[in-house]
Amino acid sequence: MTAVELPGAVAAPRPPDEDLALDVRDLRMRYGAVDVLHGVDLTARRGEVVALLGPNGAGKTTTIEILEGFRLPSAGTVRVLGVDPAHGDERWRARLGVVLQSWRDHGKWRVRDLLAHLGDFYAPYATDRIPRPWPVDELLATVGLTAHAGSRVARLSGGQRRRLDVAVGIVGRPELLFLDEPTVGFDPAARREFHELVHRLADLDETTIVLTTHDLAEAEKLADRILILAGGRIIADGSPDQLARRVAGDAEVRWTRDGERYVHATADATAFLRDLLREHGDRVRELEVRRASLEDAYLTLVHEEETGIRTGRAERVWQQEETR
Ligand SMILES: Nc1ncnc2c1ncn2[C@@H]1O[C@H](COP(=O)(O)OP(=O)(O)OP(=O)(O)O)[C@@H](O)[C@H]1O
Repeated sequence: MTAVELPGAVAAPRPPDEDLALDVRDLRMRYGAVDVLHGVDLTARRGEVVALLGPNGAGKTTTIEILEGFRLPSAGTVRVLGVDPAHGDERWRARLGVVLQSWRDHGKWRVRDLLAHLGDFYAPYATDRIPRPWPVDELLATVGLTAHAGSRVARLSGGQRRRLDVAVGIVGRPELLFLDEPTVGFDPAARREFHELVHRLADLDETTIVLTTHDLAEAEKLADRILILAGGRIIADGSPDQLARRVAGDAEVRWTRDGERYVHATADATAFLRDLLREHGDRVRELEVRRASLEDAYLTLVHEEETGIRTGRAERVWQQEETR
């Protein structure tokens, strides 16, 4: 199956390579006799936040590990900050930040000492534009760990450890940051603070961010672009809004009138509502308009890929009752 074709996205000229923090073409990965990636194409511009979504086992971690230079691909062209990760040197590595799923080392270290120690690695790679490392006190405040600066890592709660993981990932002020399921274990306040941090890194520091998550609401909040990996390929590439509209252009309008419930699917909700209210005015109650969500889009696209059956919006069945 080919990637979803989005209006405007197909014909758009590709940006020049120097604008691309990531440029991956026809990436293939085979484990033994099993092909996991069948020709993945993906790009990310500098300062862009890209969410890589896909079902369990789709190959997200494999893809990210190849981009990080931890795993060699079977075939394909990969450029990360202009460099082939297979040949990335220390200077290149210092420009990347990685927040892995479970980082459980250094239990005896105190938080401040650990960040200062890891930060020292980045000092030789400071540039006029990017001072490295991030000053520890500022970094602690940024990730909300100031009160725990003197605590031993082993004594931190799960959520505090995750904040430390993030601090470790960004202490070198990376130009490209990989976040693997970054907010697992965060309470709602920590999650919101983390989302603000991601926006700040992308908007103020022009950090390119690639994140994997199974939390579609999080992807929708954070990502400029969503890539869906399924069946070893990128099957969709677009903004959350573009993907939702691509899958189901119709809006669902619900209301009650004289105690009866009505549901109607329409491509032009505004015109429909205008007519509805003109005709029935004050008798219309509990009016709701719902568009397909990113979750609807994701589930439909992955289902189509896995079954080979294209359902699309035409066969989308709304619970249709008498309409007016
Ligand atoms: N070292 C390995 N050797 C053999 N097979 C592997 C190896 N690593 C991963 N795989 C297989 O490759 C496929 C993709 O795995 P991967 O971890 O990249 O998926 P994922 O999309 O990150 O999944 P999840 O959402 O569950 O984290 C899976 O079928 C997995 O079993």
